[in-house]
Amino acid sequence: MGDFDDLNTRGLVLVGCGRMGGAMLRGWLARGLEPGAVTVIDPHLAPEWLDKGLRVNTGLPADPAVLVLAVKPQMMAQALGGVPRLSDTLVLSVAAGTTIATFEAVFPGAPIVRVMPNTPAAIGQGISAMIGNGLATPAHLDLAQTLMGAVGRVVRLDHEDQMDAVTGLSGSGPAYVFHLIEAMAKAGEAQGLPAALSLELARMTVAGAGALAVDADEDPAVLRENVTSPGGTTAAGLRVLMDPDTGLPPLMARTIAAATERGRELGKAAQ
Ligand SMILES: NC(=O)C1=CN([C@@H]2O[C@H](COP(=O)(O)OP(=O)(O)OC[C@H]3O[C@@H](n4cnc5c(N)ncnc54)[C@H](OP(=O)(O)O)[C@@H]3O)[C@@H](O)[C@H]2O)C=CC1
Ligand SMILES: O=C(O)[C@@H]1CCC=N1
Repeated sequence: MGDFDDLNTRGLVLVGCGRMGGAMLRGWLARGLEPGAVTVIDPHLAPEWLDKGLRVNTGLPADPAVLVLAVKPQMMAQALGGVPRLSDTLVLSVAAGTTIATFEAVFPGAPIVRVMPNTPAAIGQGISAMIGNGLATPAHLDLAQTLMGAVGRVVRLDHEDQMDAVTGLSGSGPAYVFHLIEAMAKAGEAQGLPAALSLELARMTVAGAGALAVDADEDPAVLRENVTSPGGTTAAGLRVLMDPDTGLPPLMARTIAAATERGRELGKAAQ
């Protein structure tokens, strides 16, 4: 029996197949979800999805195992208006901000799991945080774990109010890292390196350091110290980057605070 057997039998409905929904679907299909078991509802589905054997913008199965909601929070109310009443279906939302209570008002009596994934899910390298409502049984949480575990790691939250900070950190985080690559590449160019070489050095440095940070037993702080020779080049660079007033720590604190606050605002707007 495979992990996706129940999903392949009862079906999975994905509402919204854009950047995040598409990233998860790519991962699920690569790991054994059958295209014919997937119903995608998205009025402007990208052409790349049309020849994959998915059921597209058609009626929902009677009793799908899971309804995945991956539309923008601002579009959620409109998208939910088109979803018929479901009897025994897990509702799994990845929307930033939108609270479990908002979904409970739309799907009374339904098991609901709120998840915050990130786009590296597309290559099985995501990290998802999740929390369920009172009606989500261990079996429902296991189903959510199976889905999100197929595209990366999964952590479970103790309190829903942690979700906005998770969103500001790991949900939005890939964008910060991509911007770090852009900034490092530009800085290399400013020191005289050709653009393509500088980008390749920046990209692989971030990829390699990220992989080492996951693989190694040591803390990131120890890995940083391992690069830093006394009186050497790294120490000179880190004096700028770690400045408590103008360096990365206060900048990152403001960045994640702004993203977290935006999640809270989106949640209030959806109520
Ligand atoms: N992108 C990310 O890195 C992450 C996103 N999320 C969450 O995932 C959700 C989707 O974000 P993202 O993928 O970036 O957004 P996208 O706009 O890329 O994808 C949303 C998709 O839903 C479609 N859509 C719009 N209205 C409806 C509707 N009524 N019914 C069905 N589909 C509809 C959109 O079509 P159209 O473009 O034509 O409007 C689009 O294809 C958001 O709630 C976001 O908070 C969570 C974690 C990370
Ligand atoms: O930018 C956003 O609102 C979404 C949520 C996390 C990542 N992208």
